[in-house]
Amino acid sequence: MKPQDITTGKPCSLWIFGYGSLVWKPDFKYRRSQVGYIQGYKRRFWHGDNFHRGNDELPGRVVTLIEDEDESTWGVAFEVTGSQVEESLKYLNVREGVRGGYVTKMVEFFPEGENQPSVQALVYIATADNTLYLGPASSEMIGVQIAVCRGKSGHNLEYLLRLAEFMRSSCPQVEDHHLFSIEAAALTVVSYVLASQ
Ligand SMILES: N[C@@H](CCC(=O)N[C@@H](CS)C(=O)NCC(=O)O)C(=O)O
Repeated sequence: MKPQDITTGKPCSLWIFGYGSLVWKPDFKYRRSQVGYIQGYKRRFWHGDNFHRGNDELPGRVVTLIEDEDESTWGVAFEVTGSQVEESLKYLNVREGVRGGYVTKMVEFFPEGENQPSVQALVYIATADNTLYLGPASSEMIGVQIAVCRGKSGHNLEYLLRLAEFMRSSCPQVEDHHLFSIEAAALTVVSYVLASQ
């Protein structure tokens, strides 16, 4: 028996908005995905990660959303339906919540393109009151931290470069100075290390 919406009898459907590793590694089954944005938030590498991309001694840096009414954040929304709803939430509760310190919120998602209606979407946000939160730092400091950290899901540099690559390939109209300045700083560190070998 597939879960159904009791009012319409249609299979349940939920949109999940990703703006960090979820844009390139959702790792759950979904019906369809859509590039787009949410308003009132900016993406910042201000969240610590002592599991996926770092450890307790050297926590990595991953992204979260910071409220800012003048900003918007681009990413990907994934529609899950039927049994995918429970499966995706069960998986993300561990990946994002238990291991990542993120909490959930509903936001309005605006698909890219003309005349596309907005939808409500679930988003995972790491708030400043959780123990892993690291807060603001210069792009250079964040770049160095990312260049030297790794965790159970891989190198923190991969996390950064795949997100930058997503933005360049899927959202070329967006100038994300925070993301690209950190990418440049991290690659400068890597180039120094390689040159010194
Ligand atoms: N919630 C954001 C960020 C998610 C994120 O990057 N979470 C980390 C947990 S700290 C993660 O899932 N990492 C998996 C990985 O790095 O491969 C998103 O929607 O993409």
